[in-house]
Amino acid sequence: MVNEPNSPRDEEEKRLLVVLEQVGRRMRKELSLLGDRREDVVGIRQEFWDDVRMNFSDSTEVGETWSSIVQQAELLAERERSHRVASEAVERLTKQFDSPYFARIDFAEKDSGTEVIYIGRASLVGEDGETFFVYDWRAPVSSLFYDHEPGPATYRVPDGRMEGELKLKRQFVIRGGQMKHMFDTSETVGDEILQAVLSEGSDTSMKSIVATIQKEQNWIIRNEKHKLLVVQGAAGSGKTSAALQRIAYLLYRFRETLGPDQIILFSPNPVFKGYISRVLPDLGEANMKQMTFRELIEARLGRRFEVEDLFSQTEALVAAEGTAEGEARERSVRYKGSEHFFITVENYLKRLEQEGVRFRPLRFRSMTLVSAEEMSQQFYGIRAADGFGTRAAGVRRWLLERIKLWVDSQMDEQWLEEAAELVDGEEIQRAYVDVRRRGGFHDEAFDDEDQMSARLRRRVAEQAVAPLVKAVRSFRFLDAVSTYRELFESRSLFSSCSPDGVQPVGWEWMLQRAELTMGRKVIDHEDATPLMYVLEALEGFRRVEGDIQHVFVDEAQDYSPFQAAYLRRRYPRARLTVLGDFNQAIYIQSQESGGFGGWTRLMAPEATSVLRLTTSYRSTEPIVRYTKLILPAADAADITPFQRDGEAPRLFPCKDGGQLGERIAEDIIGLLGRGYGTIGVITKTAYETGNASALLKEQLPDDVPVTLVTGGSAELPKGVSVLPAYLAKGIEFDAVLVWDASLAKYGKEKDRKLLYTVCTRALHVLHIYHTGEASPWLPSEK
Ligand SMILES: Nc1ncnc2c1ncn2[C@@H]1O[C@H](COP(=O)(O)OP(=O)(O)OP(=O)(O)O)[C@@H](O)[C@H]1O
Repeated sequence: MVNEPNSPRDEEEKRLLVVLEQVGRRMRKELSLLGDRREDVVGIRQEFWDDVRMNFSDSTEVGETWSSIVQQAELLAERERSHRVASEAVERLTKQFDSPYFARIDFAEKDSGTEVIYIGRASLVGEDGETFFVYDWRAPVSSLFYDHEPGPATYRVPDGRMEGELKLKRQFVIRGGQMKHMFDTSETVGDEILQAVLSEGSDTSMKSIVATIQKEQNWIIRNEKHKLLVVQGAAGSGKTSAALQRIAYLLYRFRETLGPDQIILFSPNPVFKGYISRVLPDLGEANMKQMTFRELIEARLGRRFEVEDLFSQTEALVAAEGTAEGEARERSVRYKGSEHFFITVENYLKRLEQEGVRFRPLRFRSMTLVSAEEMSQQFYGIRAADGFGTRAAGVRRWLLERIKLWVDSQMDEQWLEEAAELVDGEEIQRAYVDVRRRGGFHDEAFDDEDQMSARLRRRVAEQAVAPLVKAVRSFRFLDAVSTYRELFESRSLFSSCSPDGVQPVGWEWMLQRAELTMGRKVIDHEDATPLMYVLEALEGFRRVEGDIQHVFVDEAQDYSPFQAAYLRRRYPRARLTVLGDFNQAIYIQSQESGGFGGWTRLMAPEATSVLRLTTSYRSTEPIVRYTKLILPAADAADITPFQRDGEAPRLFPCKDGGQLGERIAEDIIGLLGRGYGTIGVITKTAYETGNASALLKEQLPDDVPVTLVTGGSAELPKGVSVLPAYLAKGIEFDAVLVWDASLAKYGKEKDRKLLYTVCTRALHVLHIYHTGEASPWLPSEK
């Protein structure tokens, strides 16, 4: 296409060339710097030892040798640093050459001329240090692009708001330095480009959305006012995307004081962790810390107990469905994730300030050094107002002293003498060195032998009690398990702590279960966080991570009130960004807590903001319309599809599992042929996943890779992935093939959200297979 001379397109193309020339110039400079620095680094490394004066003849020379090594090492580190900076700059410039900017706004400040501003992923400043060829998308002025249509507009600056008029909004698609597309828009961010982006195939990792951030997403990204930001967003409404853009924004906005290691994101599972790990590096930022809640539990309880994880709990519940035992367990899981139980435990902790903390006696062989009663007296002898932490630390000090005194008292005891006689030569040697160091073995000393033997006995005694000392140091004398279990052992205690004086149905079963599991050092998942909470409370929450400034929690609807409260305690200084969708609450543990109750209670209302995202961007309009019908009408009312065409979801009844496998295999071949790069075959449980992948591997030709995604997988490959519903959380596929959405599998009310979550993973194609009767939650009309 030939452009009219001086047409807007012609003008923009000319300007693009000017910008690219700037990028090119900067690139040349950085490359030559990079070359010099690389040579520097290699040179210093090679000559490191040549330039260091090595002289060990006396202590002055050694000192000088040392300082020349330090000097040389510092020089090397400094050059390596600047080499790294230069290579990062080259990387950034390469991306800028590909696509230097994606938008232009013309803004007329009040009583001032019009400024033309180009917005890109990173800024580009001219050699004079003043001309801004491109502004970073996170700069204050760039928010005009995301927040306003042409007309009166304002944006925030450090000392207030800048007012004026937005005269023009223009969007560009530039790839490989070529202008592919350009248009003016009267919307906040033009739908045309968004549609084009959303129609692309999905990748195995998430993309950044800088060029098409929507107004309501921008509010989340740039919110600085609230300490707690809670986002309820429909499936595919961009919660995770907004969270990651927000992290990038915060790192830019507070670059002087905030580093990526001060931000933690809690993700639902290891697959998701890998899935999102590319977004920040793509934006030129280092990744934040990522964790799963499971890792916190493992770190705290994993060494002493065998702790069940959420996925195993889910599988166990499904396997026991329909049995009396299964029902009782499900009731227990529901209850322990409820607000009622959380308040009961909080009340119990208050009561423990007065009485009831259980202690483990300090025993050595068959001797009791300190009884549980003595510890209790000591603990409750310290003022309650000082808190559990001070009391526990007081008891710890006292116990360490008691151990020391006990060792002293044992010096002439038979057991010690016997043990000392059995020690090996090395120990004797050490005792000898010890006595010498303390001035023994001089001519006039006549009791050296006695001293040696006393030293030896002391060493043996100290070694014998070392495990006790270690246990005391790590507060093992506090018996959190018994203290927690006590709540289920005494009916009257439970009632007095319960907010309404009532015990849950199945309380006796919970007691028996606790005896059965905890007695064998096994912790059910539903007990893990409450137990960890009690344990930490008794120690005074000393494992805080005060340097963490921001905590992000994705899929927050799956957290129990205990988990929310625990995170708040663990990161006391952090601001919290919590994102979730109550329609995707798939775990029993969080179904009683009613969405976000556990979160919104964490901070004062004035420090809290609750935002909603209702437009669903992931799936085509027909898929969004269909999946809405899976939910109760009231819960789906707010969900709005973004206008994008596609084929209607389809249901495939099959006569048995074998036929289901065959038909899905055929379907996969067809979909791959149509160019869909990621296909997710989603089952309800991991148990089914194994069968499904085996069946598919049998049916499909060898050149079609089928990957079985398990709880431990951290990568999502291209091609066909077979995975259980709970591992598909948060991620997406071009095509989703639901494995057996039958009445038998998804027949209960509690399966409804799970089925919704599974179906909303689809971008372009949703095919639902079932044997027997279809799940009643699937809409009959398509
Ligand atoms: N403003 C946007 N521009 C372009 N793509 C977007 C935008 N917002 C969301 N998307 C795309 O929509 C899809 C869903 O986004 P995301 O995974 O962030 O949603 P979510 O709310 O976390 O979903 P879920 O709760 O279902 O896991 C992604 O492919 C994302 O890239």
